[in-house]
Amino acid sequence: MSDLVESRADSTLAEFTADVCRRLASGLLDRTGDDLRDLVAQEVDGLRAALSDPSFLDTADAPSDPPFVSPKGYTTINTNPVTSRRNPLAPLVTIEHDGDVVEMTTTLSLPYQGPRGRVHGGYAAVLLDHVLWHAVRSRLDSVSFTRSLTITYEQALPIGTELTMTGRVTEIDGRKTFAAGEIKAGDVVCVRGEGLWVSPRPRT
Ligand SMILES: CCCCCCCCCCCCCCCC(=O)SCCNC(=O)CCNC(=O)[C@H](O)C(C)(C)COP(=O)(O)OP(=O)(O)OC[C@H]1O[C@@H](n2cnc3c(N)ncnc32)[C@H](O)[C@@H]1OP(=O)(O)O
Repeated sequence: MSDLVESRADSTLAEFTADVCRRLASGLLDRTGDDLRDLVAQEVDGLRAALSDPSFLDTADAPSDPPFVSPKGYTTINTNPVTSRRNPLAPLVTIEHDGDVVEMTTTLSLPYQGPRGRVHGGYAAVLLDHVLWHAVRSRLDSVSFTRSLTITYEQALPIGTELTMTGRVTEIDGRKTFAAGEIKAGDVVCVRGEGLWVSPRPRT
């Protein structure tokens, strides 16, 4: 186990604060006037309570992304805009590996909206890039970077509905790894993606 760089209470406070930011980001887009004021006041009260009385967060989930010291000695904070619980830009996601298949679930709210009621196409690409990268990572010993990613939008991807992203490797050819996957809402495949991940050339 790596060394943690802050107390469990501070990691819990950080993730609680990120959750407050997530709720405010949504609230700013679906509330106005007094409704919005009520939400802001409630969240500010919660933050004040959490700061002044650490036991306020005793029933919160265990921190899922506490900063740690890497084996090379660097303080590492998970900044990822898809999976970090501590990054308010990231929605709440689950990720599971089942053999060669990686599955991720999330439900997106208004900050991710493009056309009314639909997820912004660029964010759909972010989700697919992420799940496919995980599928590739699980098959390689080395790091790799997205070289190309082709997205096909088959159907509207709905806001406010649980989405399932699935990714799998289709071919490995030296430094090149090809992967493909899709995003479903219920049983409907809404978005497909396929791409190439390349590991950097070994240093000579
Ligand atoms: C440690 C624990 C971790 C766990 C904790 C997680 C934390 C971490 C989370 C990170 C989560 C990230 C999730 C998303 C993944 C990103 O977001 S990655 C970021 C976005 N991508 C980038 O920044 C990549 C930018 N590009 C590059 O750096 C360089 O192009 C690359 C990828 C290193 C490749 O460079 P290169 O080696 O010079 O490439 P090149 O020789 O031109 O091409 C390599 C081969 O691919 C072929 N090729 C190139 N393009 C194509 C194409 N379109 N079709 C077919 N073949 C092609 C070439 O012909 C060549 O083939 P060979 O001649 O070798 O047979």
